[in-house]
Amino acid sequence: MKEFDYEKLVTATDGFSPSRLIGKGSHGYVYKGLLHEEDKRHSVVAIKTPSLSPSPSSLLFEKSEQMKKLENEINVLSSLPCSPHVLSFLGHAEKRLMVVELMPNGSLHQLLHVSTTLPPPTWLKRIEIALQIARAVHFLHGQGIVHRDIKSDNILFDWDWEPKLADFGLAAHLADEKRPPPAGTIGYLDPCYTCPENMSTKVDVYSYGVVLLEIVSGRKAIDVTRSPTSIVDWAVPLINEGKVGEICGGGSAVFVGTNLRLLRMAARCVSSDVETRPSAGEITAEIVLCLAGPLRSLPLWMSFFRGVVKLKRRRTRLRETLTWPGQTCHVR
Ligand SMILES: Nc1ncnc2c1ncn2[C@@H]1O[C@H](COP(=O)(O)OP(=O)(O)OP(=O)(O)O)[C@@H](O)[C@H]1O
Repeated sequence: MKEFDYEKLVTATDGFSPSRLIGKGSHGYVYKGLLHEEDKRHSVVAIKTPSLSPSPSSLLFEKSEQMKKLENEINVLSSLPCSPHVLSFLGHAEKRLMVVELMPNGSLHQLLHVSTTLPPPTWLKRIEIALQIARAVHFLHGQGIVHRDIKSDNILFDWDWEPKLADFGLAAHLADEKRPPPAGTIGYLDPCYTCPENMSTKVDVYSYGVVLLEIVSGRKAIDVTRSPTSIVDWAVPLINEGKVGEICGGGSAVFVGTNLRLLRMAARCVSSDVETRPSAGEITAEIVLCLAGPLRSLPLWMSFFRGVVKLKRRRTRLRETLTWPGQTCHVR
């Protein structure tokens, strides 16, 4: 695990300057940092601090909840092998600051529910996101880890708009003898997860099911302006009646069939019968099958077009890395 000098990270964020603040969570602040490497190159990274002042000389050395959460995130992320579907961990300073790859394109929540500038993601992009996140969850479970906070806010996009699972503050090892008390986010939290002993991979499968419903329907996990407010209470009866159109609004026949398949799987993920929920591996395999049908019917010119778009994005990314004010930057 790479250890950074605390002061080096303070300099990288311009003394935690508000102009470098990218986002605030309930436990942490995330800053954009510019690291000066020994070989004179520069890297743009994200630096996470507990939401209280990160000064090492203050009384805040006493471990607050925020600090414990960040320390847990550092321990979990640093124990994981690299995965293209999980936020890359780059190092830490005194376990009080965490350095990770910068995700410049916001979260899935912003893309689906907030952004007014970006066009809504295409059907294909939505399913690709669902697949990448299923792979991330499958990978984590394979490592004996439960994320416990899967939600659209914790799915972030990299420079190429590839989604990655982030925010491991609540993650826990299944093998640990002492299990943490239940935790998560309302709307995504498995209602069957009521005591520490109930912690299992199926807790993540429930939350993943909620995200899948969000991706396919475009509706928020909890929407107080609608009744029922919960996406699960709204979607599951409609899925049981096969009313795909009411959930995701029509579309061509091939997409309706595939959406019904995806929605049925989402309904299994959020089932109150925990045993019948699919594993993350089953979910991944099912989405691959769902993707295969419509992709086969895509004309050849469309695949070529998608290749060109990806290439263009890479070029934009390169341009952006070279335009840090007054600096030439290299992005990890
Ligand atoms: N690597 C990153 N690159 C860019 N933005 C990030 C990165 N990590 C987190 N963010 C943004 O920073 C904000 C806070 O991050 P995060 O969700 O990890 O904090 P948190 O306090 O653990 O969250 P929560 O409120 O879910 O407990 C979010 O808006 C998130 O989108």
